[in-house]
Amino acid sequence: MSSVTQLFKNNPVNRDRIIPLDFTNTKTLPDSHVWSDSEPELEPEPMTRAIPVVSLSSPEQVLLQHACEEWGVFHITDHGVPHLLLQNVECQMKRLFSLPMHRKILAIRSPDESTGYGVVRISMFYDKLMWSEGFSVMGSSLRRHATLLWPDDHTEFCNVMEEYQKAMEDLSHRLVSIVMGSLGLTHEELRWLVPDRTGSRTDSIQSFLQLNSYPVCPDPHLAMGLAPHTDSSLLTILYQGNIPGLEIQNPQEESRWIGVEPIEGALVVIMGDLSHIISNGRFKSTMHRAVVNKTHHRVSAAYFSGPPKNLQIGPLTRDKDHPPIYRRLIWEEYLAAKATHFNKALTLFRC
Ligand SMILES: O=C(O)CCC(=O)C(=O)O
Ligand SMILES: [Fe+2]
Repeated sequence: MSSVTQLFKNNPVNRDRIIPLDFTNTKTLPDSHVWSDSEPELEPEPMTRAIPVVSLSSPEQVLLQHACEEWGVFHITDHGVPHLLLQNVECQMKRLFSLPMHRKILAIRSPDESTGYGVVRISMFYDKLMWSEGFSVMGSSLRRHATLLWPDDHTEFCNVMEEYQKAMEDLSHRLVSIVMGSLGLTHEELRWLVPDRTGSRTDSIQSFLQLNSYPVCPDPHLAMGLAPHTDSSLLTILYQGNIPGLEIQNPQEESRWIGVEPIEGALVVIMGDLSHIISNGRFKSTMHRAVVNKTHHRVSAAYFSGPPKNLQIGPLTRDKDHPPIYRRLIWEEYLAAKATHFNKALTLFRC
């Protein structure tokens, strides 16, 4: 019996918590996917334009600090990731998610796995289902799952995704150095947080690539692409093409949302819970979500940058006036808490 067949045998009632809806064959929103009956409270466009844009060719320290402390989200330009690579990633994501369901299901992620095709992981924390599907990649899982999807034709997909992961790894190291350097982390502490690829502990690094797909939706105001959450990572680098959908909670008023409109050629950086802990609460780990639309299939690629999983971390504060507000913890311990307590995990580690 195949592992997927076994899975359905063991979880007959949870099928829709494992396999996304076949969106291409769904012309009206099923009740399982209806979230609300009101228009989202969106801030007008000027707020969108206020989200900082940081050029990595000469990052301005003051702007960067403002971006991390007041927003927790910012655009980066001059990041050095080739435009062609971004286009190829988008093209391969569309190729993957356009496969018929009976093919995508061959790479299904079972509940005890972290890689492969399926519903977004945070689905289990919500009663309603999301209007999205995902493909999670970590290490050697890429080739294993791609071979299941395209037995004779997976080389291009794998090459593009491997090149992208490498580009994201280099870029995230640069970003972590710049951002954490602004907190006064020493060279040694930085190397510990983001060891280079040649280091001996790279196999245990918890970085992760998540490909998201938000199909065209018959009733976008009633649906949810990706429910509100914070990322557990040190930081997340998001490629969202040119279709809007990402929204962040207004830092001044939590019930309102601000659209992060795509900027041609830019990537989005989202500060994660781990940066919030290390910075002793100075850097924001901003709540964000993705909404869907009626006309365009939107795809996004989120690269979650994390340290080695057995790393002990805690607030870096050398300032007596600001004692630690979080206790020290093992990174893996935090991931486990997040997997159980989701958006309440941070509060469990408060001093
Ligand atoms: O697709 C997006 O815009 C957001 C993705 C995201 O927040 C995530 O994958 O954690
Ligand atoms: Fe996220």
